[in-house]
Amino acid sequence: MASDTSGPAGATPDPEKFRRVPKVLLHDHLDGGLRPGTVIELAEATGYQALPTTDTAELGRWFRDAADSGSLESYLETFAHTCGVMQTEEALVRVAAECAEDLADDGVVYAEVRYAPELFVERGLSLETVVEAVQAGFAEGERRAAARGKVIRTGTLLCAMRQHARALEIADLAVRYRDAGVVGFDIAGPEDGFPPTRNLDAFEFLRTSNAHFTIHAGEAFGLASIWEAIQHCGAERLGHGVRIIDDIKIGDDGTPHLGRLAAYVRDRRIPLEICPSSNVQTGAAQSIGTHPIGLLHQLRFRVTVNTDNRLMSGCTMSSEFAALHAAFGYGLADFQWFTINAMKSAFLDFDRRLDVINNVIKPGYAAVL
Ligand SMILES: O=c1[nH]cnc2c1ncn2[C@@H]1O[C@H](CO)[C@@H](O)[C@H]1O
Ligand SMILES: [Zn+2]
Repeated sequence: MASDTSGPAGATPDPEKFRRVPKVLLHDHLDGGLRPGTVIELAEATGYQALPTTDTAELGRWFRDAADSGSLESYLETFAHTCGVMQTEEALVRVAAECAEDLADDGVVYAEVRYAPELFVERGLSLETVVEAVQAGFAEGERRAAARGKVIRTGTLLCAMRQHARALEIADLAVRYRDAGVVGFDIAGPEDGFPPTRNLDAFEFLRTSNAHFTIHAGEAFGLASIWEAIQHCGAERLGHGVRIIDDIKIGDDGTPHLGRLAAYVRDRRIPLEICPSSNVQTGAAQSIGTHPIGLLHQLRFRVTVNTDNRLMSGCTMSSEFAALHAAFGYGLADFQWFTINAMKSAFLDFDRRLDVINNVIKPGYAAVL
């Protein structure tokens, strides 16, 4: 599987090589993907005065260094600055438009981008205005990208913050906007101390509304969080889910043995939204080379590759692919597998998923394989 690339495993290949193949992104935070220059310009335009620096390169480095903290809680502190500059409609439109453009330029053909509307109401915007501004921004970004010959489709996931108690309200918002580009729901924020079952009312509402949701679980807390997310809440996908590795034991002869939860996740083909660089920054993995994705891919879990927060990790989909190639020797066949896994797992109509798989992803890889 790992033979068909450009360069030996261990060398760091040019992310450019991975830019031309079609990619699908299921886990990317809108407020974790701003261009550093945009953060600075929006701070100036909106009177936000708490940025650590107003030099673009320095600010990019600051986000990466501050997020490189070894804990999810300190990693999340960096979002005060991105959310701080996203409190006006104009700012939200701009950030969403640039997000769609940046992803399209990186060769992403379908993206689900998530954010928590409740974080953008500090200056009086309503939740509805926030959602409408973000949707307008994505539409604009898709138009601009298409004008340059880059076709991307986007869907939005609305997050509720685990430490606030607004999940039902945000779930209701997601359902109200489901015909306007919102394709699902998620809970984000600190995991330890905030189990997914705190939001059971929201998940029950979503299930009875036939709506889709994923849950951040198995990142900063272990198997109990994953189990609750799937078996009590009914999550269709797992945000990260890497700690499922704790339920896989390697025997003395090297044979992997799956516990009942790991077997369930694999048997039911529950998608894992894996974000390698982010996991190294928050301490969920020691390094890319030792990241559980190696074993999970080998065992054929429904693994997908994602960026999480492009600003905080200084990454793109292409650079995540390049890092995985360097660490595990993955080739284009593996990247096609991750990409089709992701498209199969998208919260988009079945017909449209098939269309992207058959008419975009497969021909795209066939052209370079
Ligand atoms: O990896 C993560 N785990 C949990 N929460 C996260 C992660 N990355 C970002 N956010 C949180 O999600 C909010 C909505 O986009 C962000 O504001 C951030 O607080
Ligand atoms: Zn995330």
